[in-house]
Amino acid sequence: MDSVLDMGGVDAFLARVHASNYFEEAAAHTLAAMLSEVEAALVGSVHSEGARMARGMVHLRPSDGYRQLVVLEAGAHEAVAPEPGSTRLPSMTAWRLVAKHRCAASIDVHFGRIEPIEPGGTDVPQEWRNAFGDTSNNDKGETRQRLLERGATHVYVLPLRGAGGAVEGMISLEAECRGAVGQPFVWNSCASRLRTLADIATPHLTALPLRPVVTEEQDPLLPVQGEAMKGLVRMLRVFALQDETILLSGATGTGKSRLARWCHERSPYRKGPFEVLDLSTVPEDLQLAELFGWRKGAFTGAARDHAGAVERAAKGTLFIDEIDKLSMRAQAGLLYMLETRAYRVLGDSGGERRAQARFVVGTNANLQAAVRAQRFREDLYYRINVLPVRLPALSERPDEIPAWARHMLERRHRERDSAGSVDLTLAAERRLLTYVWPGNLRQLDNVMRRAYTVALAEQGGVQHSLAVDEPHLTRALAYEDAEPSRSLVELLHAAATAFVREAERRAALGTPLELDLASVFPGMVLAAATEKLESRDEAFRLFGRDAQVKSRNHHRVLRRELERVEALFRALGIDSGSPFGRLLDGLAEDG
Ligand SMILES: Nc1ncnc2c1ncn2[C@@H]1O[C@H](COP(=O)(O)OP(=O)(O)OP(=O)(O)O)[C@@H](O)[C@H]1O
Repeated sequence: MDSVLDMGGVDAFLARVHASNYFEEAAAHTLAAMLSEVEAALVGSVHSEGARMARGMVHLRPSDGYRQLVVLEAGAHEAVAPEPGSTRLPSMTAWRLVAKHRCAASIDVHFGRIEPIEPGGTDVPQEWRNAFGDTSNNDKGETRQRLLERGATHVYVLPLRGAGGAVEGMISLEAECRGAVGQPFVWNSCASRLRTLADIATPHLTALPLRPVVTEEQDPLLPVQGEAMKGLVRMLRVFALQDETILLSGATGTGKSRLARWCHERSPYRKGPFEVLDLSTVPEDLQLAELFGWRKGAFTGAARDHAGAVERAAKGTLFIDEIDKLSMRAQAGLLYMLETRAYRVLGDSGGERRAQARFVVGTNANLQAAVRAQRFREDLYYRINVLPVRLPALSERPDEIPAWARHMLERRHRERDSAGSVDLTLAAERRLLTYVWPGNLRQLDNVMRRAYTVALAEQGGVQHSLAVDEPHLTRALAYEDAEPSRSLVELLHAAATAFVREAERRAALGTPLELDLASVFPGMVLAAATEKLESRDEAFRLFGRDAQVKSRNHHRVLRRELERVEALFRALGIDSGSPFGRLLDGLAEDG
């Protein structure tokens, strides 16, 4: 077996990865090259007989959650997302250590030993000793158990280091070699080659999109799924079937509670109850009581026994929302329960009870920052951060906005006329696409409800078919704009951040976003003012541009600014153009 990196193989490998259109393709090339590197190292080693490379796995996991996960079985051509029911997940313990120390590591599965592989490194930090086999750590030995079950004896894990050295994910390679249990495997002899392959592949692995997923039927619990969500859903199907805690993070209104129920419905616990404990509604001193329940007389006001959320969720799922609101005392109680699966009812003199629920946890806070600020226990964070998923904000999945708006309208219309139809005009759709949606799906739902009512009233009541047009939306949105929820400075900052995020995404794909395109703001302001005041002249006067109005120069100025806006929309691939397209057409007609 030849090494991939010998005989000019680097160029061929680079070309293959470079030519990949999707994450899965680049991952398959990378894993295949790595598996053959290890196989080449095995030839001539004492383990050449009786050793076999079983599989490789890539998981992308920037600090806020899983993005992508694929597995390549040795000998297969395609890297695939694990099927629901698969237990082929990377080790949580390995990930934590590798991400923190940014170095590769080898695992001896039978002995439960994980050791860092650092060029020139000698000492094994205390933190690594027994971390892998220790059943009291966050892995609870579960991934080790899974590795044992699938026959893996030696595992090599290495970080994917992105720009600035940040660890963006991990590659795991699994070997079966019973003869080498307790001995160093061949990892040391191919470590630097594996590192080279990882370094070549990382920019592609972190930037490429997932192969688009063809979804056959509509999912009633998640009826709209854009490309970003389809990727997440693919992973969540696997996560739903595990026993470990799922952590759903994301801004308010992104759909975390709905997704928690979705996970429940696709889990082995689906026949049991789905309970929600929203900590934002529970005073700190009652949090433990609400979680674990109480016996009559446990505290002043405890007039009768009360089953806690953990008990009510037995054999089902407990969704603990707004976990960041948990007091330090309740954090200790929850950690104990998650580690031991045992808890005590307040005021109960009997023994401990067994927690039989599956846990899903939600937050719209940055838990890592809370850990840094010592408001959230680090050990609890690691315990709940086993299967983390971040729900993107609506502005990060604009491809979903029109479909959600239609879905929300149709749901409403069907309540009144089960066979009726409701349409959203193209102009209305454009209007939706330019709004920021700080309240995400919840806000969109509220706005669509209002727009529907406005359209209905204008039409004089329910009719079989109804069209919701841009003016209906503008009136519905007027209520939103009246809300002093976010200041102009905050909104501008949010827009700038969104621009930077998009620029980063495009830079990684090799299609940079020009900074010049950020100069659309004056055009958008002038266009919005022209629409609101229904007069170009008034709009210019509002901003002290009387001179331009007098010299009739303002047509040209507005046209130039609006062309910039259109250029941004085109660069963003929004084919329908900006919502100000009509204004621009009007200017062209006016000469
Ligand atoms: N799958 C869905 N189907 C239909 N509507 C949805 C769905 N997901 C979200 N929504 C809409 O968005 C609203 C907010 O969803 P949800 O309560 O799940 O968000 P959240 O992220 O948990 O919010 P918060 O952080 O404020 O608790 C829902 O009330 C509903 O109007």
